[in-house]
Amino acid sequence: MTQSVGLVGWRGMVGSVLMQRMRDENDFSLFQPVFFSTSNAGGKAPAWADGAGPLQNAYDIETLKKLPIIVTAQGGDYTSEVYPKLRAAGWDGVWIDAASTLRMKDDAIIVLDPVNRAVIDAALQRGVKNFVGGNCTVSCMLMGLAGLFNNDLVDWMTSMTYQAASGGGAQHMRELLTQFGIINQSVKSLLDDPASAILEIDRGVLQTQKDADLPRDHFGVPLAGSLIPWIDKDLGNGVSREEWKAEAETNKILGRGEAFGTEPTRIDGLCVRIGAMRCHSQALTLHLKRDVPLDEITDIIREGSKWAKVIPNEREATMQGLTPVAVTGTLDIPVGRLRKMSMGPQYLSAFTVGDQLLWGAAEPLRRMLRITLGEL
Ligand SMILES: NC(=O)C1=CN([C@@H]2O[C@H](COP(=O)(O)OP(=O)(O)OC[C@H]3O[C@@H](n4cnc5c(N)ncnc54)[C@H](OP(=O)(O)O)[C@@H]3O)[C@@H](O)[C@H]2O)C=CC1
Ligand SMILES: N[C@@H](CC(=O)OP(=O)(O)O)C(=O)O
Repeated sequence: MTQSVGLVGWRGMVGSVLMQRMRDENDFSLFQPVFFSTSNAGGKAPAWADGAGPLQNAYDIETLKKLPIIVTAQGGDYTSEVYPKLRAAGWDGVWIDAASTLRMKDDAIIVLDPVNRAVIDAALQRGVKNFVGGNCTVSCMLMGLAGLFNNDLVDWMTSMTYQAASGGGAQHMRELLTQFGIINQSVKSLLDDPASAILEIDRGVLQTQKDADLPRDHFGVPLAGSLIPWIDKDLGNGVSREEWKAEAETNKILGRGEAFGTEPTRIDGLCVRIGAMRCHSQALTLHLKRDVPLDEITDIIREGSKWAKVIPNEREATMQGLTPVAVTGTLDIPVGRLRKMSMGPQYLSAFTVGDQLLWGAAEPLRRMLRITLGEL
């Protein structure tokens, strides 16, 4: 008999991408889905889910308790509210979650199986029941550089990120596009006139960006035609929570660091929001443990995962293959701009791009569900 799997958050942005990937990969043939809702219990399951019953109440612990596996992309507030009650009620099932809430707990594993399958398998053997997707920049970076980390070549790394609007959620994407539209409209007549002065257009753009009426409820400031060098909470020590995740989560994913009785790999950097839609990009500086020739580095990265694609460090190849537009909607993680830096042969420069809704959010969860079902 096929197992039942509870699906919470399936219609949100991450959830929709997850559902699409699961349909693409025929995952629904492996289990009986039970769809939940926080807002529409009793409503209809999605039309594409043949034979699924009505939506169940996502806050009803007794109903949730009956399921051996629950996958949620509903968000951190939901996890904080429901997960402790469910465990307190004696639920012993597998909890697979996109939210960051439980990520750093001792009884949770951060899942990215092409990189840390051994860590996941060991946890399953120990009876661990909580599996959480990693932060999007961390997961996308590791999917590109798995070869270098797993060959223990990285001494330390800095990551300067260029993060897309989607990282904030659907409303942030809408706000970005609204801002672009309003700014464009504000200078449209000047733009349409080839004789108009560019500095006049520039003045008009700035005036609109600074206009208090420009929608900014979600980002807090204009993002269109600008950037925001702060993502997530202020930890009070000059570090943003997004920046803190890089070292903490990378080491946890790889099974390294104090919790594992080993030295953590030092990773630090600056996280910046830019006006891209759903791909996060990162400029990386790596200090390698030894001087490895560039052609070997290229092979190691290529062999690190089947999704890592090395882009030749040339202008045209970079412009065509190493951009958010080239990568959006694909599982490819291109890694390019690979070169030794002027500081010395152990200093490696790299640039990588990843769809933050795929490897950054939905795909590790989809694969963890398959692993739980014994199908991967
Ligand atoms: N956004 C991202 O880039 C990433 C997000 N995550 C995590 O995933 C979780 C969910 O994020 P995200 O998918 O962006 O959240 P969304 O806001 O898109 O969806 C969350 C929930 O909002 C409800 N909802 C209300 N109105 C709508 C609507 N018009 N359309 C769709 N859903 C609606 C749905 O719940 P219901 O059906 O019950 O009403 C839905 O499941 C968060 O914990 C986040 O941290 C993880 C990695 C990346
Ligand atoms: N904070 C990320 C998105 C995200 O949801 O991250 P996390 O899952 O670590 O909270 C961003 O804004 O780009």
